Amino acid sequence: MAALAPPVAAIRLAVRRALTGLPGGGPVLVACSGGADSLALAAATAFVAPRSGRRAGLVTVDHGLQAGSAGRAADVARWGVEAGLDPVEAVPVTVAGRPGGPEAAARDARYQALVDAARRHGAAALLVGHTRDDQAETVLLALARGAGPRGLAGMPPRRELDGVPLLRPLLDVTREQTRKACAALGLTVWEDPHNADPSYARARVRADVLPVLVGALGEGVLDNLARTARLVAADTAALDDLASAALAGARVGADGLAVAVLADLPGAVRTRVLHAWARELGAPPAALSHRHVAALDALVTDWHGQGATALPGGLRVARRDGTLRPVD
Ligand SMILES: Nc1ncnc2c1ncn2[C@@H]1O[C@H](COP(=O)(O)OP(=O)(O)OP(=O)(O)O)[C@@H](O)[C@H]1O
Repeated sequence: MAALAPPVAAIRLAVRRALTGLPGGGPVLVACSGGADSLALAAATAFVAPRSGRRAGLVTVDHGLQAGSAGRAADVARWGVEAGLDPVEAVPVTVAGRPGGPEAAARDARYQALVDAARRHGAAALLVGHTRDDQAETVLLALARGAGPRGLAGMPPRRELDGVPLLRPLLDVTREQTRKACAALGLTVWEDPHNADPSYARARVRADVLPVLVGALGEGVLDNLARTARLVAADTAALDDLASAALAGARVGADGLAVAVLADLPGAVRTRVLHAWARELGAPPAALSHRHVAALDALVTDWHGQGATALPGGLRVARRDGTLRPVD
């Protein structure tokens, strides 16, 4: 018997770890573009899941944005069936007419289709193929736009997406390993032209920035960026827990917050409380910026009788009688 190629073994191990202890008896669904990362993930899941008593399926989304995209989706689905995955679906989506730029609109449509498929099949989890390299790119892009800790924490290995557990088993696996695994398994990889399109910031980071960083600072830089994300994620989770307890302690009535309680909190906790509260009031998260939170914070820490603060979603918050409240 031929020896198992080390990248294939490493990816199977990563998937086995991600599936260990996963609650729910439903199948796991791999979101597969046909690119090296998600193809290697799907191949490993097809091997590992049945051996741990679980069914594994595949969903590929056709964004309809490139000539031949339906054929690509059909090819990926056909491979999924041959690999023993079940259920297998190729889902067409409509990207036009969604808010945000083309990249954001495609992501939005894709995740909606993936979550719908996961619900339809009662899936225990949805698996996506982000690698250590994607994480390093995410952290660099976050640094470059001046993101706070939430952005620097990068992508979590596990989170809930509209009630569906979303897992990223390959965050410690490199892109080189996924490519080598696909080659070792004889899989034909689809090259997404967007990945090489310099009009996308991520593609420029991938093609131009990271190679320069690695050339100047050494290979370790990619692991180090990913480690920074893990460290910041742990601190952020702890601060989020403190903030959620502080939010409960600051409540006044159904929709108010006591200024005196807020004023006693450390700034890092208070701004999280205000952010969480603004979301609870109905401010759309994507539109809620640090400037909005700073304006809310000023009602507590820089109070000089200023008027109501406007938040996205047409909300207004005012300070009255020592309490922050939404007003008309
Ligand atoms: N068209 C698609 N259909 C299903 N899942 C997708 C699709 N595009 C992306 N995904 C999922 O989202 C993950 C991240 O996609 P993205 O395009 O950001 O990264 P990538 O590194 O190019 O991944 P890949 O090499 O798998 O295409 C993929 O690994 C895959 O799990």
